[in-house]
Amino acid sequence: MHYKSTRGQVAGIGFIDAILMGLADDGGLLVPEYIPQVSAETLKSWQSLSYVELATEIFSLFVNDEIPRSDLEKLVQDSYGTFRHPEVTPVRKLRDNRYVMELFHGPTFAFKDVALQFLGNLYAYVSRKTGSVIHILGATSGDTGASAIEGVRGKEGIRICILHPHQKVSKVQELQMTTVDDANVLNLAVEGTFDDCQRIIKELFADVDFKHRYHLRAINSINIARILAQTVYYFYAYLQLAKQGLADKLNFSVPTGNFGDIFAGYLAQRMGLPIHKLILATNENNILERFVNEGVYQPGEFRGTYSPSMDIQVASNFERYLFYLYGENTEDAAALMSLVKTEGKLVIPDDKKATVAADFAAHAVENDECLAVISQYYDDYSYLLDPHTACGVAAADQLTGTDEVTVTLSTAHPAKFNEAIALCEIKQSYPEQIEALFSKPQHLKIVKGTNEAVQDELVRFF
Ligand SMILES: Cc1ncc(COP(=O)(O)O)c(C=O)c1O
Ligand SMILES: N[C@@H](CCOP(=O)(O)O)C(=O)O
Repeated sequence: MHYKSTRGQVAGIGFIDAILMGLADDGGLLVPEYIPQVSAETLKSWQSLSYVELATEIFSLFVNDEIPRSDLEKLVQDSYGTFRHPEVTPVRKLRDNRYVMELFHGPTFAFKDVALQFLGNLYAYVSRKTGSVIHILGATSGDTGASAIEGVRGKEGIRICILHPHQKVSKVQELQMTTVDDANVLNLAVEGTFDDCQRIIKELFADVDFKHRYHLRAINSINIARILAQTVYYFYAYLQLAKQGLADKLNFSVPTGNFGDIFAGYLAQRMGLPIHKLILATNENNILERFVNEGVYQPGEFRGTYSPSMDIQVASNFERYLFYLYGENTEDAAALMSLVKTEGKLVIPDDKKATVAADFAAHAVENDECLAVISQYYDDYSYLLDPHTACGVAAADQLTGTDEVTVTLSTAHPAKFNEAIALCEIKQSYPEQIEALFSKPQHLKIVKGTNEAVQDELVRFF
Protein backbone atom coordinates (compact mmCIF):
# COMPACT_ATOMS: atom_id res chain seq x y z
CA MET A 1 0.00 0.00 0.00
CA HIS A 2 1.23 3.46 -0.90
CA TYR A 3 -0.22 6.87 -0.21
CA LYS A 4 -0.96 9.84 -2.47
CA SER A 5 -2.08 13.41 -2.05
CA THR A 6 -5.54 14.77 -2.85
CA ARG A 7 -3.71 17.48 -4.84
CA GLY A 8 -1.73 15.12 -7.06
CA GLN A 9 1.84 16.31 -6.48
CA VAL A 10 2.80 13.63 -3.94
CA ALA A 11 2.37 9.91 -4.65
CA GLY A 12 3.92 6.50 -4.10
CA ILE A 13 4.95 7.00 -0.50
CA GLY A 14 4.97 4.21 2.06
CA PHE A 15 3.03 4.01 5.33
CA ILE A 16 5.78 5.26 7.65
CA ASP A 17 6.67 8.15 5.36
CA ALA A 18 2.98 9.04 5.11
CA ILE A 19 2.77 9.19 8.91
CA LEU A 20 5.90 11.31 9.14
CA MET A 21 4.73 13.64 6.35
CA GLY A 22 1.35 14.41 8.00
CA LEU A 23 0.05 17.15 5.72
CA ALA A 24 1.14 16.26 2.16
CA ASP A 25 4.05 18.38 0.98
CA ASP A 26 1.89 19.81 -1.81
CA GLY A 27 -0.58 21.18 0.77
CA GLY A 28 -3.15 18.39 0.17
CA LEU A 29 -4.12 15.46 2.37
CA LEU A 30 -2.80 11.93 2.05
CA VAL A 31 -5.15 9.09 1.15
CA PRO A 32 -4.46 5.42 0.40
CA GLU A 33 -3.53 4.71 -3.21
CA TYR A 34 -6.56 2.37 -3.36
CA ILE A 35 -9.26 1.46 -0.86
CA PRO A 36 -8.75 -2.13 0.34
CA GLN A 37 -11.89 -4.25 0.11
CA VAL A 38 -13.22 -6.38 2.95
CA SER A 39 -15.47 -9.14 1.62
CA ALA A 40 -18.61 -10.36 3.37
CA GLU A 41 -16.79 -13.65 4.17
CA THR A 42 -13.85 -11.82 5.74
CA LEU A 43 -16.22 -9.67 7.73
CA LYS A 44 -17.97 -12.77 9.02
CA SER A 45 -14.65 -14.35 9.96
CA TRP A 46 -13.85 -11.25 12.04
CA GLN A 47 -16.94 -11.66 14.25
CA SER A 48 -15.14 -13.44 17.06
CA LEU A 49 -12.10 -11.14 17.15
CA SER A 50 -11.30 -8.97 20.13
CA TYR A 51 -10.85 -5.23 19.52
CA VAL A 52 -7.06 -5.64 19.54
CA GLU A 53 -7.18 -8.51 17.05
CA LEU A 54 -9.58 -6.64 14.79
CA ALA A 55 -7.44 -3.49 14.88
CA THR A 56 -4.39 -5.55 13.93
CA GLU A 57 -6.24 -7.06 10.93
CA ILE A 58 -7.44 -3.68 9.71
CA PHE A 59 -4.11 -1.90 10.21
CA SER A 60 -2.30 -4.67 8.34
CA LEU A 61 -4.35 -3.78 5.22
CA PHE A 62 -2.73 -0.34 5.25
CA VAL A 63 0.75 -1.02 6.66
CA ASN A 64 1.79 -3.95 4.40
CA ASP A 65 5.15 -5.34 5.50
CA GLU A 66 6.64 -2.02 6.59
CA ILE A 67 5.99 -3.01 10.19
CA PRO A 68 6.47 -6.73 10.93
CA ARG A 69 3.28 -8.42 12.12
CA SER A 70 4.67 -9.15 15.62
CA ASP A 71 5.67 -5.48 16.06
CA LEU A 72 2.25 -4.34 14.86
CA GLU A 73 0.53 -6.68 17.32
CA LYS A 74 2.62 -5.29 20.16
CA LEU A 75 1.93 -1.69 19.13
CA VAL A 76 -1.80 -2.33 19.10
CA GLN A 77 -1.72 -4.26 22.38
CA ASP A 78 0.28 -1.50 24.11
CA SER A 79 -2.07 1.17 22.78
CA TYR A 80 -5.31 -0.42 23.93
CA GLY A 81 -3.96 -2.06 27.06
CA THR A 82 -4.30 1.32 28.79
CA PHE A 83 -8.07 1.47 28.22
CA ARG A 84 -10.33 1.05 31.25
CA HIS A 85 -12.84 -1.20 29.47
CA PRO A 86 -11.85 -4.71 28.28
CA GLU A 87 -13.82 -4.22 25.06
CA VAL A 88 -12.03 -0.89 24.40
CA THR A 89 -15.08 0.65 22.64
CA PRO A 90 -18.16 -1.08 24.10
CA VAL A 91 -21.57 -0.68 22.49
CA ARG A 92 -24.43 0.03 24.92
CA LYS A 93 -28.15 0.05 24.41
CA LEU A 94 -29.90 3.32 25.28
CA ARG A 95 -33.43 2.37 24.24
CA ASP A 96 -35.24 0.62 21.38
CA ASN A 97 -33.03 0.66 18.28
CA ARG A 98 -30.75 3.30 19.83
CA TYR A 99 -27.21 2.47 20.90
CA VAL A 100 -24.11 4.38 21.84
CA MET A 101 -20.59 3.23 21.21
CA GLU A 102 -18.57 4.52 24.17
CA LEU A 103 -15.29 5.75 22.78
CA PHE A 104 -14.18 7.41 26.01
CA HIS A 105 -12.57 4.63 28.00
CA GLY A 106 -9.02 5.71 27.16
CA PRO A 107 -6.68 7.72 29.41
CA THR A 108 -8.14 11.16 28.60
CA PHE A 109 -11.82 10.19 28.44
CA ALA A 110 -12.38 11.10 24.77
CA PHE A 111 -12.57 9.24 21.46
CA LYS A 112 -9.27 10.75 20.40
CA ASP A 113 -7.49 8.24 22.62
CA VAL A 114 -8.42 5.40 20.29
CA ALA A 115 -6.23 6.78 17.52
CA LEU A 116 -3.77 8.88 19.48
CA GLN A 117 -2.53 6.29 21.94
CA PHE A 118 -1.71 4.20 18.87
CA LEU A 119 -0.11 7.13 17.01
CA GLY A 120 1.98 8.06 20.07
CA ASN A 121 3.33 4.51 20.27
CA LEU A 122 3.83 4.44 16.50
CA TYR A 123 5.90 7.64 16.62
CA ALA A 124 8.04 6.18 19.43
CA TYR A 125 8.49 3.00 17.37
CA VAL A 126 9.45 4.90 14.20
CA SER A 127 11.83 7.10 16.17
CA ARG A 128 13.58 4.01 17.60
CA LYS A 129 13.69 2.11 14.30
CA THR A 130 14.60 4.90 11.89
CA GLY A 131 16.18 7.54 14.12
CA SER A 132 13.68 10.11 12.77
CA VAL A 133 13.33 13.22 14.91
CA ILE A 134 9.73 13.59 16.10
CA HIS A 135 8.65 17.15 16.85
CA ILE A 136 4.88 17.12 17.08
CA LEU A 137 2.86 20.23 16.33
CA GLY A 138 -0.90 20.07 16.86
CA ALA A 139 -4.01 22.21 17.23
CA THR A 140 -6.87 21.34 19.52
CA SER A 141 -10.31 22.46 20.53
CA GLY A 142 -9.64 20.46 23.68
CA ASP A 143 -9.60 16.71 23.21
CA THR A 144 -6.92 15.99 20.61
CA GLY A 145 -4.37 18.01 22.61
CA ALA A 146 -4.89 16.19 25.89
CA SER A 147 -4.85 12.81 24.22
CA ALA A 148 -1.78 13.49 22.06
CA ILE A 149 0.12 14.83 25.07
CA GLU A 150 -0.82 11.76 27.09
CA GLY A 151 0.31 9.54 24.22
CA VAL A 152 3.87 10.93 24.10
CA ARG A 153 4.60 12.65 27.44
CA GLY A 154 8.03 11.73 28.74
CA LYS A 155 8.82 9.62 25.64
CA GLU A 156 12.44 9.79 24.58
CA GLY A 157 13.17 11.44 21.24
CA ILE A 158 9.76 13.12 21.05
CA ARG A 159 8.68 16.71 21.73
CA ILE A 160 5.16 18.03 21.46
CA CYS A 161 3.69 21.51 21.15
CA ILE A 162 -0.09 21.93 21.26
CA LEU A 163 -2.03 25.09 20.41
CA HIS A 164 -5.43 25.54 22.01
CA PRO A 165 -7.78 28.53 21.87
CA HIS A 166 -7.28 30.45 25.13
CA GLN A 167 -10.31 30.11 27.42
CA LYS A 168 -12.40 28.39 24.73
CA VAL A 169 -11.89 24.82 25.94
CA SER A 170 -13.62 23.29 28.95
CA LYS A 171 -11.93 23.57 32.37
CA VAL A 172 -11.21 19.84 32.50
CA GLN A 173 -9.77 19.85 28.98
CA GLU A 174 -7.50 22.77 29.90
CA LEU A 175 -6.34 21.03 33.06
CA GLN A 176 -5.70 17.74 31.27
CA MET A 177 -3.28 19.50 28.92
CA THR A 178 -1.68 22.07 31.15
CA THR A 179 -1.07 20.10 34.34
CA VAL A 180 1.37 17.84 32.52
CA ASP A 181 4.84 18.80 33.70
CA ASP A 182 7.05 16.68 31.43
CA ALA A 183 9.81 18.71 29.79
CA ASN A 184 8.91 17.46 26.30
CA VAL A 185 5.49 19.18 26.40
CA LEU A 186 4.68 22.81 25.48
CA ASN A 187 1.13 24.20 25.70
CA LEU A 188 0.42 27.42 23.82
CA ALA A 189 -2.88 29.13 24.63
CA VAL A 190 -3.64 31.12 21.50
CA GLU A 191 -5.66 34.34 21.59
CA GLY A 192 -8.30 33.34 19.04
CA THR A 193 -10.48 30.41 18.04
CA PHE A 194 -9.68 26.79 17.21
CA ASP A 195 -9.85 27.75 13.52
CA ASP A 196 -7.00 30.22 14.14
CA CYS A 197 -4.94 27.47 15.80
CA GLN A 198 -5.62 25.05 12.95
CA ARG A 199 -4.89 27.68 10.27
CA ILE A 200 -1.56 28.54 11.91
CA ILE A 201 -0.34 24.95 12.12
CA LYS A 202 -1.51 24.15 8.59
CA GLU A 203 0.36 27.17 7.23
CA LEU A 204 3.48 26.18 9.16
CA PHE A 205 3.23 22.62 7.80
CA ALA A 206 2.72 24.01 4.30
CA ASP A 207 6.02 25.92 4.62
CA VAL A 208 7.97 22.82 3.61
CA ASP A 209 11.41 24.33 4.44
CA PHE A 210 10.31 25.19 7.97
CA LYS A 211 8.54 21.85 8.37
CA HIS A 212 11.65 19.90 7.35
CA ARG A 213 14.12 22.08 9.25
CA TYR A 214 12.24 21.55 12.52
CA HIS A 215 11.04 17.97 11.76
CA LEU A 216 7.41 18.88 12.32
CA ARG A 217 5.00 15.94 12.62
CA ALA A 218 1.19 16.00 12.80
CA ILE A 219 -1.14 14.35 15.28
CA ASN A 220 -4.36 15.94 14.05
CA SER A 221 -6.65 14.08 11.71
CA ILE A 222 -4.78 15.52 8.73
CA ASN A 223 -2.47 12.58 9.58
CA ILE A 224 -3.84 9.55 7.76
CA ALA A 225 -2.96 7.26 10.70
CA ARG A 226 -5.70 8.98 12.71
CA ILE A 227 -8.34 8.15 10.11
CA LEU A 228 -7.22 4.56 9.70
CA ALA A 229 -7.29 3.92 13.45
CA GLN A 230 -10.77 5.44 13.68
CA THR A 231 -12.20 3.10 11.00
CA VAL A 232 -11.66 0.15 13.35
CA TYR A 233 -14.47 0.97 15.77
CA TYR A 234 -17.07 1.20 13.01
CA PHE A 235 -16.20 -2.39 12.11
CA TYR A 236 -16.20 -3.36 15.78
CA ALA A 237 -19.68 -1.94 16.45
CA TYR A 238 -21.06 -3.51 13.29
CA LEU A 239 -19.68 -6.93 14.27
CA GLN A 240 -21.06 -6.72 17.82
CA LEU A 241 -24.55 -5.89 16.52
CA ALA A 242 -24.38 -8.35 13.60
CA LYS A 243 -23.85 -11.14 16.14
CA GLN A 244 -27.24 -10.20 17.63
CA GLY A 245 -28.92 -9.96 14.22
CA LEU A 246 -29.21 -6.18 14.54
CA ALA A 247 -27.06 -4.99 11.65
CA ASP A 248 -29.37 -5.26 8.63
CA LYS A 249 -30.06 -1.53 8.54
CA LEU A 250 -27.35 -0.11 10.73
CA ASN A 251 -26.79 3.64 10.94
CA PHE A 252 -24.00 5.55 12.62
CA SER A 253 -24.62 9.03 13.97
CA VAL A 254 -21.41 11.00 14.30
CA PRO A 255 -20.92 14.26 16.23
CA THR A 256 -18.86 16.20 13.72
CA GLY A 257 -16.44 19.13 13.66
CA ASN A 258 -13.27 18.53 11.66
CA PHE A 259 -14.92 15.75 9.57
CA GLY A 260 -12.28 13.22 10.67
CA ASP A 261 -14.47 10.77 12.54
CA ILE A 262 -17.23 10.67 9.97
CA PHE A 263 -14.68 10.42 7.18
CA ALA A 264 -13.34 7.30 8.91
CA GLY A 265 -16.91 5.92 8.75
CA TYR A 266 -17.13 6.83 5.07
CA LEU A 267 -13.86 5.01 4.44
CA ALA A 268 -15.09 1.95 6.38
CA GLN A 269 -18.20 1.96 4.20
CA ARG A 270 -16.10 2.22 1.04
CA MET A 271 -14.07 -0.75 2.31
CA GLY A 272 -17.24 -2.81 2.29
CA LEU A 273 -18.79 -2.29 5.73
CA PRO A 274 -22.58 -2.37 5.22
CA ILE A 275 -23.56 0.97 6.77
CA HIS A 276 -27.14 2.00 6.03
CA LYS A 277 -26.90 5.75 6.85
CA LEU A 278 -24.02 7.89 7.99
CA ILE A 279 -25.54 10.72 9.98
CA LEU A 280 -23.54 13.89 10.31
CA ALA A 281 -24.47 15.81 13.47
CA THR A 282 -23.17 19.32 14.03
CA ASN A 283 -23.78 21.93 16.69
CA GLU A 284 -24.59 25.54 15.74
CA ASN A 285 -21.34 25.66 13.76
CA ASN A 286 -23.30 23.97 10.99
CA ILE A 287 -21.18 24.42 7.86
CA LEU A 288 -21.10 20.70 7.16
CA GLU A 289 -24.81 20.22 7.78
CA ARG A 290 -25.49 22.99 5.24
CA PHE A 291 -23.12 21.35 2.81
CA VAL A 292 -25.04 18.06 3.00
CA ASN A 293 -28.49 19.62 2.94
CA GLU A 294 -27.89 22.57 0.58
CA GLY A 295 -24.73 21.77 -1.38
CA VAL A 296 -22.90 24.90 -0.22
CA TYR A 297 -19.68 24.78 1.80
CA GLN A 298 -19.14 28.21 3.33
CA PRO A 299 -17.28 28.71 6.59
CA GLY A 300 -18.81 31.61 8.51
CA GLU A 301 -18.96 33.18 11.97
CA PHE A 302 -17.61 31.19 14.92
CA ARG A 303 -20.34 30.27 17.44
CA GLY A 304 -19.45 29.34 21.03
CA THR A 305 -21.64 26.36 22.03
CA TYR A 306 -22.10 23.78 24.81
CA SER A 307 -20.10 21.31 22.71
CA PRO A 308 -16.90 23.38 22.39
CA SER A 309 -14.81 20.64 20.80
CA MET A 310 -17.05 20.90 17.74
CA ASP A 311 -16.82 24.70 17.55
CA ILE A 312 -15.10 24.47 14.19
CA GLN A 313 -15.77 26.39 11.00
CA VAL A 314 -13.10 25.01 8.67
CA ALA A 315 -13.23 21.20 8.61
CA SER A 316 -9.75 19.95 7.95
CA ASN A 317 -10.73 16.59 6.40
CA PHE A 318 -13.33 17.96 4.05
CA GLU A 319 -10.84 17.92 1.18
CA ARG A 320 -10.51 14.14 1.51
CA TYR A 321 -14.24 13.72 0.92
CA LEU A 322 -14.26 16.19 -1.99
CA PHE A 323 -11.48 14.15 -3.57
CA TYR A 324 -13.66 11.02 -3.55
CA LEU A 325 -16.82 12.95 -4.45
CA TYR A 326 -15.07 14.07 -7.61
CA GLY A 327 -13.91 10.55 -8.53
CA GLU A 328 -10.37 10.93 -7.11
CA ASN A 329 -9.72 13.83 -9.45
CA THR A 330 -6.83 15.78 -7.92
CA GLU A 331 -7.37 18.85 -10.10
CA ASP A 332 -10.99 19.19 -9.03
CA ALA A 333 -10.15 18.75 -5.33
CA ALA A 334 -7.36 21.35 -5.50
CA ALA A 335 -9.47 23.82 -7.54
CA LEU A 336 -12.46 23.50 -5.20
CA MET A 337 -10.31 24.05 -2.10
CA SER A 338 -8.75 27.10 -3.66
CA LEU A 339 -12.27 28.43 -4.40
CA VAL A 340 -13.00 28.25 -0.67
CA LYS A 341 -9.88 30.36 -0.10
CA THR A 342 -10.53 32.94 -2.80
CA GLU A 343 -14.35 33.14 -2.86
CA GLY A 344 -15.06 32.06 0.71
CA LYS A 345 -17.34 29.23 -0.45
CA LEU A 346 -17.94 26.43 -2.89
CA VAL A 347 -21.22 25.32 -4.41
CA ILE A 348 -21.63 21.84 -5.89
CA PRO A 349 -23.89 21.00 -8.86
CA ASP A 350 -27.11 18.96 -8.52
CA ASP A 351 -25.61 15.61 -9.55
CA LYS A 352 -22.98 15.93 -6.81
CA LYS A 353 -25.64 17.05 -4.35
CA ALA A 354 -27.46 13.79 -5.04
CA THR A 355 -24.27 11.81 -4.35
CA VAL A 356 -23.70 13.68 -1.10
CA ALA A 357 -27.31 13.01 -0.07
CA ALA A 358 -26.76 9.31 -0.74
CA ASP A 359 -23.56 9.35 1.34
CA PHE A 360 -24.83 11.30 4.38
CA ALA A 361 -27.87 12.56 6.24
CA ALA A 362 -27.31 15.65 8.39
CA HIS A 363 -28.83 17.60 11.25
CA ALA A 364 -27.58 20.70 13.10
CA VAL A 365 -28.35 20.84 16.82
CA GLU A 366 -29.09 24.15 18.52
CA ASN A 367 -27.78 24.82 22.03
CA ASP A 368 -31.21 24.42 23.67
CA GLU A 369 -31.87 21.15 21.87
CA CYS A 370 -28.52 19.83 23.06
CA LEU A 371 -29.37 20.51 26.72
CA ALA A 372 -32.91 19.17 26.29
CA VAL A 373 -31.57 15.87 24.93
CA ILE A 374 -29.08 15.52 27.81
CA SER A 375 -31.92 16.04 30.31
CA GLN A 376 -34.31 13.73 28.44
CA TYR A 377 -31.90 10.78 28.25
CA TYR A 378 -30.84 11.30 31.87
CA ASP A 379 -34.42 11.42 33.14
CA ASP A 380 -35.98 8.78 30.89
CA TYR A 381 -33.12 6.33 30.31
CA SER A 382 -30.73 7.04 33.24
CA TYR A 383 -27.85 7.70 30.86
CA LEU A 384 -25.72 10.83 31.04
CA LEU A 385 -24.67 12.02 27.58
CA ASP A 386 -21.86 14.49 27.08
CA PRO A 387 -22.95 17.50 24.97
CA HIS A 388 -21.16 16.29 21.80
CA THR A 389 -22.73 12.85 22.02
CA ALA A 390 -26.06 14.57 22.71
CA CYS A 391 -25.79 16.27 19.30
CA GLY A 392 -25.33 12.83 17.73
CA VAL A 393 -28.28 11.36 19.61
CA ALA A 394 -30.48 14.35 18.71
CA ALA A 395 -29.63 13.89 15.03
CA ALA A 396 -30.37 10.16 15.25
CA ASP A 397 -33.74 10.93 16.83
CA GLN A 398 -34.56 13.34 13.98
CA LEU A 399 -33.37 11.29 11.04
CA THR A 400 -33.99 7.60 11.62
CA GLY A 401 -36.97 5.29 11.24
CA THR A 402 -38.21 2.58 13.58
CA ASP A 403 -36.96 -0.25 11.36
CA GLU A 404 -33.37 1.01 11.61
CA VAL A 405 -30.77 0.50 14.32
CA THR A 406 -28.60 3.51 15.08
CA VAL A 407 -25.31 3.68 16.93
CA THR A 408 -24.28 7.16 18.04
CA LEU A 409 -20.57 7.59 18.53
CA SER A 410 -20.16 8.70 22.12
CA THR A 411 -17.12 10.86 21.70
CA ALA A 412 -16.45 12.04 25.25
CA HIS A 413 -17.18 11.34 28.91
CA PRO A 414 -19.61 13.90 30.40
CA ALA A 415 -17.12 14.75 33.16
CA LYS A 416 -15.09 16.67 30.59
CA PHE A 417 -17.97 19.06 29.99
CA ASN A 418 -19.56 19.80 33.32
CA GLU A 419 -20.29 23.38 32.16
CA ALA A 420 -23.15 21.97 30.02
CA ILE A 421 -24.17 19.22 32.44
CA ALA A 422 -24.56 21.74 35.29
CA LEU A 423 -26.89 23.83 33.11
CA CYS A 424 -29.16 20.76 32.96
CA GLU A 425 -29.14 20.83 36.77
CA ILE A 426 -27.54 17.41 36.87
CA LYS A 427 -24.91 16.78 39.49
CA GLN A 428 -22.27 14.33 38.34
CA SER A 429 -19.27 12.99 40.21
CA TYR A 430 -15.90 13.03 38.51
CA PRO A 431 -13.76 9.97 37.90
CA GLU A 432 -10.77 10.13 40.27
CA GLN A 433 -8.28 10.84 37.44
CA ILE A 434 -10.23 14.00 36.59
CA GLU A 435 -10.85 15.04 40.20
CA ALA A 436 -7.08 14.89 40.82
CA LEU A 437 -6.38 17.49 38.12
CA PHE A 438 -7.92 20.36 40.08
CA SER A 439 -5.11 20.51 42.64
CA LYS A 440 -2.20 20.47 40.18
CA PRO A 441 -0.22 23.50 38.93
CA GLN A 442 -0.70 24.51 35.27
CA HIS A 443 1.97 25.09 32.63
CA LEU A 444 1.01 27.14 29.60
CA LYS A 445 2.04 30.21 27.67
CA ILE A 446 -0.48 32.67 26.22
CA VAL A 447 0.47 33.80 22.70
CA LYS A 448 -1.02 35.96 19.96
CA GLY A 449 -2.84 34.17 17.14
CA THR A 450 -0.21 34.84 14.50
CA ASN A 451 2.16 32.52 12.64
CA GLU A 452 5.12 34.61 13.79
CA ALA A 453 4.24 34.40 17.50
CA VAL A 454 3.88 30.63 17.30
CA GLN A 455 6.95 30.21 15.11
CA ASP A 456 9.07 32.09 17.69
CA GLU A 457 7.96 29.66 20.39
CA LEU A 458 8.61 26.63 18.20
CA VAL A 459 12.10 27.72 17.27
CA ARG A 460 12.92 28.04 20.98
CA PHE A 461 11.28 24.73 21.93
CA PHE A 462 12.32 22.38 19.10
C1 LIG B 1 -15.82 15.26 21.96
C2 LIG B 1 -15.75 15.47 20.47
N1 LIG B 1 -16.78 15.08 19.73
C3 LIG B 1 -16.78 15.24 18.39
C4 LIG B 1 -15.71 15.83 17.74
C5 LIG B 1 -15.77 15.96 16.26
O1 LIG B 1 -14.94 15.03 15.60
P1 LIG B 1 -14.33 15.35 14.20
O2 LIG B 1 -13.47 16.55 14.36
O3 LIG B 1 -13.51 14.15 13.86
O4 LIG B 1 -15.44 15.61 13.27
C6 LIG B 1 -14.60 16.26 18.49
C7 LIG B 1 -13.43 16.90 17.90
O5 LIG B 1 -13.34 17.27 16.79
C8 LIG B 1 -14.63 16.05 19.88
O6 LIG B 1 -13.57 16.38 20.63
N1 LIG C 1 -12.18 18.42 18.31
C1 LIG C 1 -10.79 18.32 18.03
C2 LIG C 1 -10.32 19.26 16.97
C3 LIG C 1 -9.12 18.72 16.26
O1 LIG C 1 -9.55 17.63 15.49
P1 LIG C 1 -8.62 16.53 14.89
O2 LIG C 1 -9.50 15.33 14.86
O3 LIG C 1 -8.24 17.01 13.53
O4 LIG C 1 -7.42 16.33 15.75
C4 LIG C 1 -10.06 18.49 19.35
O5 LIG C 1 -10.60 18.11 20.36
O6 LIG C 1 -8.97 18.99 19.39
